[in-house]
Amino acid sequence: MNPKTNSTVIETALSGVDLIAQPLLNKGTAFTEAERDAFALHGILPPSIGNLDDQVRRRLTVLRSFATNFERYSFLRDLQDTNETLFYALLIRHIEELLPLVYTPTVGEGCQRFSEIWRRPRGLFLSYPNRHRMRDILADPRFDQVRVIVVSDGERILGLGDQGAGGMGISIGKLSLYTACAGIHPASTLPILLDVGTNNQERLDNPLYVGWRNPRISGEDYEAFVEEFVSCIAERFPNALLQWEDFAGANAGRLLARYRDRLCTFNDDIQGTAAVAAGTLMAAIRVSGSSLTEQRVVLVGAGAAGTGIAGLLVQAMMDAGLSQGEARSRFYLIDSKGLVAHGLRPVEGERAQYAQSAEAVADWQLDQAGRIELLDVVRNARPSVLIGVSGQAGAFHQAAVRMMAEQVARPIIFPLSNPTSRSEATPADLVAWTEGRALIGTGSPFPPVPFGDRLIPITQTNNSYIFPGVGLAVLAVHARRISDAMFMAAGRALAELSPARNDSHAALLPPVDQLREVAIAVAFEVARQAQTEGLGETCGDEELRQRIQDLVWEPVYRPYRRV
Ligand SMILES: NC(=O)C1=CN([C@@H]2O[C@H](COP(=O)(O)OP(=O)(O)OC[C@H]3O[C@@H](n4cnc5c(N)ncnc54)[C@H](OP(=O)(O)O)[C@@H]3O)[C@@H](O)[C@H]2O)C=CC1
Ligand SMILES: CC(=O)C(=O)O
Ligand SMILES: [Mg+2]
Repeated sequence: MNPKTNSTVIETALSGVDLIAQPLLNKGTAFTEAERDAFALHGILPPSIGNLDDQVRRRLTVLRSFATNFERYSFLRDLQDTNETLFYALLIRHIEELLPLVYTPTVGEGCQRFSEIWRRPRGLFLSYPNRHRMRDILADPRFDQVRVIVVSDGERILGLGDQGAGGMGISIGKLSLYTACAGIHPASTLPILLDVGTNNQERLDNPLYVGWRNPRISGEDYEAFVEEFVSCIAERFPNALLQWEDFAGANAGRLLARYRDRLCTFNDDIQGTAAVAAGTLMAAIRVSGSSLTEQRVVLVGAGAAGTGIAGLLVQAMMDAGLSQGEARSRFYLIDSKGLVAHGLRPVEGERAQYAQSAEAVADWQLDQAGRIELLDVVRNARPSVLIGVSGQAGAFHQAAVRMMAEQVARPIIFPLSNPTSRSEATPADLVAWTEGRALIGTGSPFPPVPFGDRLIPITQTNNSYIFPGVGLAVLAVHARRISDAMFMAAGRALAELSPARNDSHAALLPPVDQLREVAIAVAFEVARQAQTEGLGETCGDEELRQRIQDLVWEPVYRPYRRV
């Protein structure tokens, strides 16, 4: 099975049930009469010959008949494992309706209940007990075409914590978006789950759990395991892109720092999130009529996403003329122990560089536990921007948001945590508490909010606006490494596409049904940045556009030739 990207005729030696069993080759009822003759399919398929349009309609009808989104998710996962062309045709044609099923929020439940619906193998489980076999497992020729890998160890799945082997659902979901949003050929994608155990007692106690039933390994054992994984990947796929997804905060930053100069790799939660937050913020400040260097940013959540966002925004402020110290002083990071500030508490790790000085917060009010909480940060820092990446529903409480709205005309408020149940606030509350003045971006999709005689659109601010385009860029120019400047380019490209540029009442980012156009525009700018930095092959703009376009696979049935 070697389907080439968009090649017109596909050659295969498979026939009968073996052909139908290949999700990338299966056409179900759409095999033509001639193909049924050539590939011994008569009798296996019902006699009526259908086409992709009929099949999309039929599947959509069934999908809509289910009572719950989890059933819909499960149905779509089954379809993906049965007929990938149909899965992607359905997904792309109905992306607004289906994205929240294959991705956030429903993918969260898909990971939590992964063992319940496990049917067929997709992707690779590299488990700790199999650590000596990694090379052999990866040597399988069916991975020869792999160019984009998403790997998770399942420890911080969205805002839902440790899901162990269920984290495979997130690697699968992210790669589905690479194909649906950027047209990256499904045969060139590989989801991987590093099964290093789980500390989720519910999973460990569940007799159905499909993962390695063991507490998580940590320390040197974990480091050696990941090192072995990266060495195997670098050797087997020297030209592939490796995306780290949903690793717990400290591991995420450390692994990125360790490997980013060794292979073509990035961490989506740190860098992809930073780029989408920066792009949405640039669009928002255009509406609010202020400049980037004037912003004061409170980040609730100081882990992978929080420090990633702070890092990229500090760089953007420095590009706009501030010194590093000036830029950093405009950030107020809050973690589970309150404001990150010297003199109050131990401050370590990545977040330490954004810690406020003891003098700056000397007369701020402490709570009973000796912490500075959000309300006091808002009272004293007078933020223009409030971003949530804490996984804590309700963290943006009414008192803090109302106070912020008293201090700034257009509060920019991004509760980015996923899934929906973990959002720091609901858009309806934010609109009500700010009398409709807030510029809102959310991690998961929310419907527009009625306010007076209008409907306020709610912008989805999710790294899905970034990573598919980054992947396309890497493939287009054979990028060797991925720089932070490439993510800045992605954020800026996204901001340029903002519908709010022309209409201040419009959404800050394009709707999800334009994610394909977004990925192509992002890819172009990211690839150009890679070229500028000498990290990718150089070519003219026209050729670059063509290279990107040539990579985009469309889910249509192609004719087959038997070999
Ligand atoms: N919209 C998007 O595209 C994206 C959204 N996200 C979302 O962001 C969230 C966090 O992801 P990530 O940064 O990777 O996770 P991490 O585990 O790395 O970080 C979580 C942070 O939240 C802090 N936190 C926990 N509880 C509280 C609390 N009660 N008040 C304030 N802070 C708290 C933690 O504090 P401490 O360090 O003290 O434990 C930590 O700093 C997830 O829900 C995820 O879905 C992530 C990536 C992309
Ligand atoms: C979107 C994403 O990557 C997350 O919530 O972790
Ligand atoms: Mg993630």
